[in-house]
Amino acid sequence: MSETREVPSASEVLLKRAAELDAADELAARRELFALDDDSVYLDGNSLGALPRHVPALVQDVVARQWGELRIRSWTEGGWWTAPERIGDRIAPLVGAGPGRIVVGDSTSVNVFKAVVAAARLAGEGRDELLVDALTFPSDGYIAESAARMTGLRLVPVSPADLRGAAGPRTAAALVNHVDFRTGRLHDLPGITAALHDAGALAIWDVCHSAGALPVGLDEHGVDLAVGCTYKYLNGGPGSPAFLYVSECHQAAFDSPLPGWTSHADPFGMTPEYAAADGATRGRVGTPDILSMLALEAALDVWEGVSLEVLRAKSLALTDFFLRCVEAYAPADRVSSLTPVPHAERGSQVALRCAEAPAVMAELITRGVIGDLRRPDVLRFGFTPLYVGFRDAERAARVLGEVLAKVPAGGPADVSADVPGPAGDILA
Ligand SMILES: Cc1ncc(COP(=O)(O)O)c(C=O)c1O
Ligand SMILES: Nc1c(O)cccc1C(=O)C[C@H](N)C(=O)O
Repeated sequence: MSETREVPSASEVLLKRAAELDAADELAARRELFALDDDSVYLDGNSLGALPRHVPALVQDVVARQWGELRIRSWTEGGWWTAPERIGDRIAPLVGAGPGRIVVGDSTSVNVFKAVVAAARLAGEGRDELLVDALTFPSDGYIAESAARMTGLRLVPVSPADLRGAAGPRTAAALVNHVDFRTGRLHDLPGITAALHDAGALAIWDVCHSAGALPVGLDEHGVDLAVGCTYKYLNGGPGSPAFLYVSECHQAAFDSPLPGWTSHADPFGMTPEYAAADGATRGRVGTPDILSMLALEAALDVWEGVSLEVLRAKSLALTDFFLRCVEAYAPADRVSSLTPVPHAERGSQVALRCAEAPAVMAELITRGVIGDLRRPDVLRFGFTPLYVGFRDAERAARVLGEVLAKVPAGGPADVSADVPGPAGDILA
């Protein structure tokens, strides 16, 4: 008599595979370093990274002892004054930069302004055109437009796919996003940078969505200037300061459009004439935001001993596995992936197009799957390799399937009235 064997269901197969992948995950133990609970799946680290557990105690020390007791002495004895360069040197290996090339401070938007105007000033005679990634994060586009107007450059939006052939003898620089914030597409930083250089133009990269998510290689690929934020994959906290990278070859000529006193060679000389400090310090403006900055410095401890190659391999395995689970659980006519399949073109997030995305994301969040929405129809799921596991990916896709079964196709797409206040705006 032949034995009848039960065919395992798709969810049994995927759960088993998720458990195997979690068991083999070298980074799995890092999750314990973060304040996360098992009731929800946090897939919004590409917007706001999770809190490393040890940071509150450090912030408490900064406030109570360094500010409360040492007061003004902390600027020198506590190392507050040199924090922007010191923390820049902590971020540097995560984006492939040598020491002295990164300064931390201000928002990414402000650093975009510094970088674009500085690039215009570095560019050769007769170069009056600024290329900008046509799909850029809006803030970069707004600021590039204003900076171009101020410096007499002509702004030319170019799709990243066409950037290689777009630079010519009149191109001063191009401002490009390493990873597209909406689709998660990874752009070819080495190839585009080389093409810009061949045309005699400078490459300015926004690495907000790649810093802490994958190897960037700023020095190796000859990037001229770069900006990035620290509150996503670097887990620096809400509004933590951004960073500016100035390659070694441009440091001596870098001419900041915001030459505040803390970028002066002798800030306490308080002279009326400006004399720029050496190195990345030129990118400083005013008094550093110490509370946020030192929270970020502590948050960077979670990177101790992490290999970026291992991080990247896990990130790709996670997004591959999530896409496989979505295929199994979600009807193909309801969601389609905007995130490229080839690994060379993928960052660390998955974006799914879904006609009812606002209603679906609101319901996912209610059920503990925290992603976000980019209107009108994009569901975004960020995979932070330091704390997201394969069972999280399986669960998120399974709940997505359940939600799609509940939210009718063609039904009301917008449930924003059900999502209260500004948090609704931000999440949905
Ligand atoms: C790619 C990119 N560039 C720039 C920004 C703006 O950063 P900030 O709010 O620090 O100015 C963001 C996110 O907000 C972003 O995702
Ligand atoms: N910085 C943010 C914030 O203060 C509130 C909500 C979202 C953000 C973001 O970072 C958005 C993000 N840059 C994006 O990729 O869409």
